[in-house]
Amino acid sequence: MPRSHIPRDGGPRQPESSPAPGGPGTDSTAAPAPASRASRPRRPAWAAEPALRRAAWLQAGAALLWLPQAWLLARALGTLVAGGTGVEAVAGEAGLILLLGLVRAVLDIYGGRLAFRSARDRLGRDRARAVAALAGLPPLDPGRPAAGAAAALVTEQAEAVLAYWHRFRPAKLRVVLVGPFILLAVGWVSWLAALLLLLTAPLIFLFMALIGWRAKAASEARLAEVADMHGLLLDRLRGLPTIRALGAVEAAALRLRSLSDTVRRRTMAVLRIAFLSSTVLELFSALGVAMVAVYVGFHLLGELHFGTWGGELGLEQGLFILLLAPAWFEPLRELATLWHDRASGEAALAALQKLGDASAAGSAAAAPADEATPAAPAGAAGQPPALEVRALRFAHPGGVGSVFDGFDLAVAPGERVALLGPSGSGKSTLLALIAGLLRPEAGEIRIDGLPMTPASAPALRHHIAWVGHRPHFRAVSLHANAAFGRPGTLADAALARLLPGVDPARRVGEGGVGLSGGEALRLALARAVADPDAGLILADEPTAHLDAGTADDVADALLAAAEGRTLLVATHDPRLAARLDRIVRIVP
Ligand SMILES: Nc1ncnc2c1ncn2[C@@H]1O[C@H](COP(=O)(O)OP(=O)(O)OP(=O)(O)O)[C@@H](O)[C@H]1O
Repeated sequence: MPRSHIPRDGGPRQPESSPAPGGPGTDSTAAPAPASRASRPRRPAWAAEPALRRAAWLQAGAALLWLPQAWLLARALGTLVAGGTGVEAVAGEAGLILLLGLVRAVLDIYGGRLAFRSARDRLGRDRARAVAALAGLPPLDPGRPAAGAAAALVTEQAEAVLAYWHRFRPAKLRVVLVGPFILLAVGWVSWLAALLLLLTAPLIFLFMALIGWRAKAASEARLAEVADMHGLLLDRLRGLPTIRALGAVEAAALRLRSLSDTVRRRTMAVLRIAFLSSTVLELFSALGVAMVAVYVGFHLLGELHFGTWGGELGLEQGLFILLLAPAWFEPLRELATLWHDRASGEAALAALQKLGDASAAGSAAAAPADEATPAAPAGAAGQPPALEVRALRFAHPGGVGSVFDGFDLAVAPGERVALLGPSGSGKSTLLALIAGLLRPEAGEIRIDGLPMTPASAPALRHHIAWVGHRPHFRAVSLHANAAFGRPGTLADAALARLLPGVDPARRVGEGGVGLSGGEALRLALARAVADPDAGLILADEPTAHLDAGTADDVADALLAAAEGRTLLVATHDPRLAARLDRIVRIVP
């Protein structure tokens, strides 16, 4: 086996060195493109979603049709009461009322459906953006959002945005659009009735603003509390064996119980505010309608003679005002019942956008939309790619100094290279940089001639397989874990070769429970082999924590998996390194 020692100077650490301009230590340049995207003024989803706007206009149009309907109804009732000329006398009005009702129903239903569909689409895109940004975060980033909190936000809490968009915003437009028309129509008949309606509105808005402000704060506090609870739950579940071993099960359960109690109290606070806002509105709207009804009633009885434009109110006009008065308060009441949707929706939306922005800004690999992706990915047609690292400089954000400063490495297609070096010298960091999971401050990484950039990383990563010493597996069969959604025949062949004699249908526990260390590594290698596009295998200490015999087995499997592929292995295992084509020493 040819073997060459090429001591490479990974560059001395520079504890005193300040981050270079453009280095990860500076906010503006750690991930320039996503950061600039994040700093762009965000248009509200409302403005960005024409379908949502259209839907709200349709629903507002439907609400406006109540005006002619009310007028026709008042006229028909007036005719019936005054003339007694039979039902035929109001047949025209009745037909028009029915027709308008039909149009109104169609507009309302269609608008409602459109609003729901577009809100769901929009939320789907926002969720996908947050998840993509999260997925783009390097696994080595200590600032990754807590998994439980992120999962709670993306799945459960984000649902609050849906109600906010498809119900609250259309209701708000109805208030803004339909209200003035009702006021004009009532004012045209009686200025006093319009004034009564108008005077009650500011009180309603004032209370809504006060309550909404409290509701938003309460919703945000609840969201934070729910996120904490999910994070804690996930953490305790992961650490269950340790908790058991330390006899701390009771303490962990108590902590969870007290957190869930806090969440319950916060939820009740949000609900209390929601009920309070509805009650306040009901009270004011009932008072407003009652005042108008009293005025109209006394006017019709001849007790009051003012408040109109000269003449007396007739039955038709009185009825018209009485039919419109509740319609003036109706959108306001609806808005109030949805007020807590707005509060929780805005809180969830802000958290979702923050998650997407923060993750995108922190992500070295997040591809900015405006950067071109490479036309042809490396390693096409099953050829192992070449790897070139030139003048690499990198320091972990918040790290003590540079891990690499002027590091070079060239790996030929199909070559199998071991990275040897003491702990902390930067082997795992180098693999992460090559995989595009971290972004170098300076220098270049090329895979089959194509530079690894935030834009090209997702495409290039299709041609890279990563095997860590603690691979993650899902609670499905060995076969499903190896296939990972790819054609099953490749996984079958890979399993037969790397885990001979083991039933591919055997079920794996969550996180790989039920597999020995060696089996887990061989399964991870089978997963790499089952990916026909993965021409470059990056293995991070595949034989760590294994006994000598198992480590040899894994090394056999690794070499088998690397046939016809380029292999880069970070290892402390000299026996494994000796079996590869070349050793590169990383000097701290
Ligand atoms: N996310 C991080 N933030 C800050 N510093 C980090 C981070 N990850 C690693 N480092 C530091 O970078 C240096 C290189 O770490 P790395 O894990 O790449 O070394 P390694 O050679 O793979 O070590 P080992 O052989 O022990 O796995 C270490 O000093 C480590 O403390």
